[in-house]
Amino acid sequence: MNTLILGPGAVGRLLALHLAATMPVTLIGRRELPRRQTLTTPTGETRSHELDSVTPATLPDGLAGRADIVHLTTKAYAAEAAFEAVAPRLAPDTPLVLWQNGYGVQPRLSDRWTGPVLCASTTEGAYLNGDEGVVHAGRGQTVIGDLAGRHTRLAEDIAAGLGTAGLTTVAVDDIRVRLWHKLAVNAAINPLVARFRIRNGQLRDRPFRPMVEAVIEEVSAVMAAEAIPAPAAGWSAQVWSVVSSTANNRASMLQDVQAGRPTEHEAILGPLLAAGRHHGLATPALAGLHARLAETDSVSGSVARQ
Ligand SMILES: NC(=O)C1=CN([C@@H]2O[C@H](COP(=O)(O)OP(=O)(O)OC[C@H]3O[C@@H](n4cnc5c(N)ncnc54)[C@H](OP(=O)(O)O)[C@@H]3O)[C@@H](O)[C@H]2O)C=CC1
Ligand SMILES: CC(C)(CO)C(=O)C(=O)O
Repeated sequence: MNTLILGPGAVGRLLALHLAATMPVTLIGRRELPRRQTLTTPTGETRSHELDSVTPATLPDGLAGRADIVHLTTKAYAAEAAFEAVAPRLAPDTPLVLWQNGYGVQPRLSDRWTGPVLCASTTEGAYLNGDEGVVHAGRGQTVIGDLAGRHTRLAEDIAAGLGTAGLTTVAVDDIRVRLWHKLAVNAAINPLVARFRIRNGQLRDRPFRPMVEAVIEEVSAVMAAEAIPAPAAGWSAQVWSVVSSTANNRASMLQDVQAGRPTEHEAILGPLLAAGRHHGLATPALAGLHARLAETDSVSGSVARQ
């Protein structure tokens, strides 16, 4: 199973360092990385592997053409450009797995790519340790499936391969709902903590609590209009439960803002705003957060993108 991992960041290297024990893996990034990469496990052990690392320019045509699978692990805003740089050299039936948060690149690439497109949603937690490795901060679970439910067997095979490699993964037939559920929770937490530079748990206090409630109200209305079933406990309980269980976290969007990187606000808030417009729903809280993050990105993100 010849595996290409496009986007050698935290998730990309987490995958690579798990899969490399069972199959040939090549990382494709904007620059080449040191061959020796180290995984620090959640219990603090370290495991190193030699990994091939190339750029689209140095990716051999032969290797691209015989890839059995491509995992696309960039941030959402970078995914399509990254894929376009290698897609013409892949066999047209190469399976593609999208690991992005939010819901934007998933329907677009599912429409455009000629091969099977699977979407993964993960609660694994990882961050980079410089160019040399990745820290697996917390174990989670990954679900995988395709939007049209046409590639169930393939999803099961990929899930089994990831499971054998040590990443608990389940094939599901409702990946669209799973992606929207994660997006809903992210929409209620990430933009506010990024805007106010606070940890997740501080959302429980004034003046933030009513802001979260306002977002949850808009998100609930959009989800109902989109016929996305609410979690068993309801949206409010779901969001507050994640806030409590991640109280001490600096959410990913806050980390991006603090590091001057672009945020994934478009992938998370964009689909909610578009669905709100489509159904004639007012979403002023979501729109305000989106505008604010777009402004932050245009100041700091433009520098980070270069
Ligand atoms: N990290 C985590 O714990 C989790 C992340 N996710 C989601 O997974 C996705 C990836 O996140 P994460 O791994 O943290 O992000 P990172 O920023 O760590 O990694 C993204 C990688 O993509 C690379 N990249 C950007 N543009 C290109 C390109 N054109 N070609 C090739 N590579 C490119 C970046 O390289 P460069 O260094 O050059 O910018 C970087 O190595 C996101 O959607 C995130 O929301 C979901 C759950 C958990
Ligand atoms: C659930 C949450 C908000 C936890 O911090 C997250 O997924 C993130 O940081 O992106």
